[in-house]
Amino acid sequence: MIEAEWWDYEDADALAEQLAGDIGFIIESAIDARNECLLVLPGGKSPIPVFEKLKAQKFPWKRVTIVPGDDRLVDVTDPLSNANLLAKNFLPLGARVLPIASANLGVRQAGDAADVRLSDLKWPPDLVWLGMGTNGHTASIFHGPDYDEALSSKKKAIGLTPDPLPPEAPVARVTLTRSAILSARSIVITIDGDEKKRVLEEALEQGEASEWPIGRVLAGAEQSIDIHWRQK
Ligand SMILES: O=C1O[C@H](COP(=O)(O)O)[C@@H](O)[C@H](O)[C@H]1O
Repeated sequence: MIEAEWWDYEDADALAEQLAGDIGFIIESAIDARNECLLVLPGGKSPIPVFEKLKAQKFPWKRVTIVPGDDRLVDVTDPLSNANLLAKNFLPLGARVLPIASANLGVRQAGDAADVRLSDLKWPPDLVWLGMGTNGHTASIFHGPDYDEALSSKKKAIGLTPDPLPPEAPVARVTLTRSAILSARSIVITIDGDEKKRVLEEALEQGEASEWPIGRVLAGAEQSIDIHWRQK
């Protein structure tokens, strides 16, 4: 059984208010302790209300580096690009937003390039914030030919082709590996709706034996995990 603390909300606004405050605390503590902060943030649609609240807070954003925890192998100008979403939100504040996807490379090379970029950063991240799909994927750790490597590799990132390809973004990916995720100083997960709640509860219960990728990823986590869930 993976230990985690659940925080439940009735709507997206309440979740966003609380989580933006928590992330603000992480940013301030990191800057106080190390004069810089490294955040690994998710893409997709659900983080957007939290980004809005976070952007409204005053920090020395120039000391904050933000990388996507996964990205789709598309051009950074493509609406599917997680780096695009992060850049639109946080570059205007002065934060450093570092893309990890290389659309012009094959999957393996793109993974190697992402790993090199992440290895240039001062590791570990102060926060890895994860989303989750209804199929239990987190970051871009999906079932498919690269699943075992994502779970066992000591690299920070790899390239991965989901099988089946997810209909909302049917493209190959780069993703942080399980070991990179578990190296974070803190881990936060955001999900919405009853279906994702059921999947995540089951995955946490099953851990290493889970069919759900997020169960395999979080098995062995030693840091506290906060799960923020809201109704849909
Ligand atoms: O493909 C992805 O989906 C997950 C979940 O997105 P959500 O909008 O359903 O929360 C996301 O965490 C990941 O970064 C993204 O690439």
